Amino acid sequence: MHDDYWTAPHVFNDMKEYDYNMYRKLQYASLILFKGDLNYRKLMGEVCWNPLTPFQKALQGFHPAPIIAVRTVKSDLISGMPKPKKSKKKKKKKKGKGDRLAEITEADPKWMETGNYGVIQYCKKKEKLKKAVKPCKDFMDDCQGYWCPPNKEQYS
Ligand SMILES: O=P(O)(O)OC[C@@]1(O)O[C@H](CO)[C@@H](O)[C@@H]1O
Repeated sequence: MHDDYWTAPHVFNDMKEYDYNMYRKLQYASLILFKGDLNYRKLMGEVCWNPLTPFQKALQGFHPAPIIAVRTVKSDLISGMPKPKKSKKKKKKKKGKGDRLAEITEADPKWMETGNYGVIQYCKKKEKLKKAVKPCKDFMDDCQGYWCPPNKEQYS
């Protein structure tokens, strides 16, 4: 979807405030696929989260539609990382994803900057489309139902 917002200096959880109509248009999507490190940083609000913070929480209310983020990790900011398994019997414990992450971090402390690793993350949360509080400034009466399905509530 073409829009100036993608290249504006705003993180995505600010979209409702700076471009209400853009957020609303995205709410008609079944799924939004974000690609790349820069978009991932904007999804995270450029916040250096504890990496164990759930991906959904790090989106800080940006839920126009379910989201998939596909990202080559190139900057020191991430969320949704798995915890290592806790077990007193270290030798017997089965390794989980969190243990693999701990191994990677130990072997390559700069793993988040090399671009050698990637993540694909999913958040199913979707904010319910509310009755419009402002008219659609992009289409108004000329709406052809191309971007937005013909929808009376847009003009109420
Ligand atoms: O993964 P890719 O497609 O090579 O790069 C994705 C990207 O977001 O990462 C850089 C920021 O780290 C940007 O310059 C670039 O657009």
